Amino acid sequence: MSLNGKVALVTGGAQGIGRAVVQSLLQSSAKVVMVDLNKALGEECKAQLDAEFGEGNCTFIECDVANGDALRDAFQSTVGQFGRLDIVINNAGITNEKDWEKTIQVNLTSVIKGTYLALEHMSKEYGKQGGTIINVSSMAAFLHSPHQPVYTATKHGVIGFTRAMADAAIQGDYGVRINALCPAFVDTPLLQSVEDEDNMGKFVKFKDDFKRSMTKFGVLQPSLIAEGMMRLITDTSLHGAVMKITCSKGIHFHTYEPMSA
Ligand SMILES: NC(=O)C1=CN([C@@H]2O[C@H](COP(=O)(O)OP(=O)(O)OC[C@H]3O[C@@H](n4cnc5c(N)ncnc54)[C@H](O)[C@@H]3O)[C@@H](O)[C@H]2O)C=CC1
Ligand SMILES: CC/C=C\C[C@H](O)/C=C/C=C\C=C\C=C\C(=O)[C@@H](O)C/C=C\CCC(=O)O
Repeated sequence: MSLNGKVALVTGGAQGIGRAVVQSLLQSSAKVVMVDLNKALGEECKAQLDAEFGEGNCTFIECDVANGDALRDAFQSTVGQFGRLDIVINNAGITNEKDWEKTIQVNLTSVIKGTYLALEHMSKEYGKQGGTIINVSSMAAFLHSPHQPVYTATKHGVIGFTRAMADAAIQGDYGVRINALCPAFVDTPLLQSVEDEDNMGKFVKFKDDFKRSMTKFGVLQPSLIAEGMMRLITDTSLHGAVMKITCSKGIHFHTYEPMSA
């Protein structure tokens, strides 16, 4: 499906999963803004993508998503440059059990802020044309590990927030679809940080248990996650969905039991 004329903003777009979905979006003829903390990575990524897709199709904005004003400016710059915003992927995330407040700030608070900023630029409640938002959670929300308790909490929070906002979008007639995506282990630099005491603090001693899970459940490639994201973007029937991507079941969806009285 062509996304010609559509504009996407991807946080954490310079590496890993975000880089993979940026590539897929450009392959589908969307314009893409990569928002990332890492200036060197972002500029290198933009140069590569300009060479592959031609200049003028992607932009890199250096921004710490934990800085609300900077994130707001990134959204404004996106609309200023491309004239509209249709797709927002709140993907940036870290795992740091030492600086766990930072983990909450990046993985949850910034996803909430990014969702609200996206609605300011896409929702009919603001007189805009509609759009779609993907918030990135993790299978850690279904299979917790003692290795990363706060990371696990943030990913649970992303799902709860996303499902609640999807209901708000329906009741408020926002015209915006909002979905969550929960990858299992994915072969990116983030996954390598499982070894780092600087990241994992006292919980690093549980890393072998985590690595056994990786061996048991397998490790995915970022390209499959990008495929899942493209499905959430293009399948207009999906709203309030919790997509799970695992080695055993591939791309599938979590089903919630209806609440009984
Ligand atoms: N790699 C994995 O096994 C899994 C990752 N995820 C989630 O997928 C998302 C992407 O993760 P990966 O691609 O694996 O990570 P990664 O570390 O490979 O890439 C993350 C990107 O986000 C950027 N970033 C980090 N903090 C930022 C900040 N404060 N502001 C702006 N940019 C920032 C980094 O510079 C990097 O380019 C995260 O939310 C992560 O929790 C979910 C399940 C599995
Ligand atoms: C330092 C590592 C950082 C992030 C890695 C990632 O975010 C953490 C993932 C944690 C758990 C992954 C679990 C994977 C599970 C599977 O692959 C499933 O096949 C296991 C089977 C059932 C899960 C329960 C369910 O599907 O509801």
